[in-house]
Amino acid sequence: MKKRIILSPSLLSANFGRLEEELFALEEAGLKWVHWDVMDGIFVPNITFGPPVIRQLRKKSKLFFDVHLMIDKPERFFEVFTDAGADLICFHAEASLHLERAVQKVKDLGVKVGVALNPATPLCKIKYLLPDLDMVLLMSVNPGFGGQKFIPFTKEKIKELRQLLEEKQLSVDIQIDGGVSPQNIGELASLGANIFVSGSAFFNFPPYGQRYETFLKALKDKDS
Ligand SMILES: O=C(CO)[C@H](O)[C@H](O)COP(=O)(O)O
Repeated sequence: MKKRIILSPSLLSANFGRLEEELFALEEAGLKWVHWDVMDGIFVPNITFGPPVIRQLRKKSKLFFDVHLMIDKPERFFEVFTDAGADLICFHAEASLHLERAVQKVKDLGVKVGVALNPATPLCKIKYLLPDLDMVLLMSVNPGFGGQKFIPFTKEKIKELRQLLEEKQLSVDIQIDGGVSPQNIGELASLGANIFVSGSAFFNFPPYGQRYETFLKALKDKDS
């Protein structure tokens, strides 16, 4: 099954003082998605932004808002993030006690739903939920900070998850997040990932149009 390929730049590495301009620059560069890393200082040892920031910027941008909730008991906030303008809500399996109920809650709000797994969390945690999901986010670093090194064993998880999805004939996106760059994106795509989050390896190399081309070229080169 041929999967769509998407690059979703992580705003964690953008300039927080110029988010409106950053979103505009991404659109100008041809990007379609943007990744919002929402952190609460409890589930992860860092704090970023919340619904009011997303709500304001929703008015300024047509990008697909890919919202990654790194927060404890995320179900408390699904409604407010949807209302603020999230197109997709992805939350952590480790942070939610009643995972199936939480997935249904997002679906009932009418947006796409994803479940994220930390590097050490096994795939069996979400195996039975796969038919209900739009996306699985595999963390390839421990969440909380940008610019960390890719954890190699997570490649095995991509491969196993793609195999499982093929066996079950399910069209679920696999997003990989953490340490993704033009150096490894081709290999990650070959293993079965199709949505790529990149923070430092994207935002630290302006102009964004050229950087996007570099990522796309790396993906193309793996096919030749
Ligand atoms: O979820 C995240 C951190 O928790 C970030 O999206 C991720 O780390 C991206 O940053 P980089 O590409 O610099 O590794």
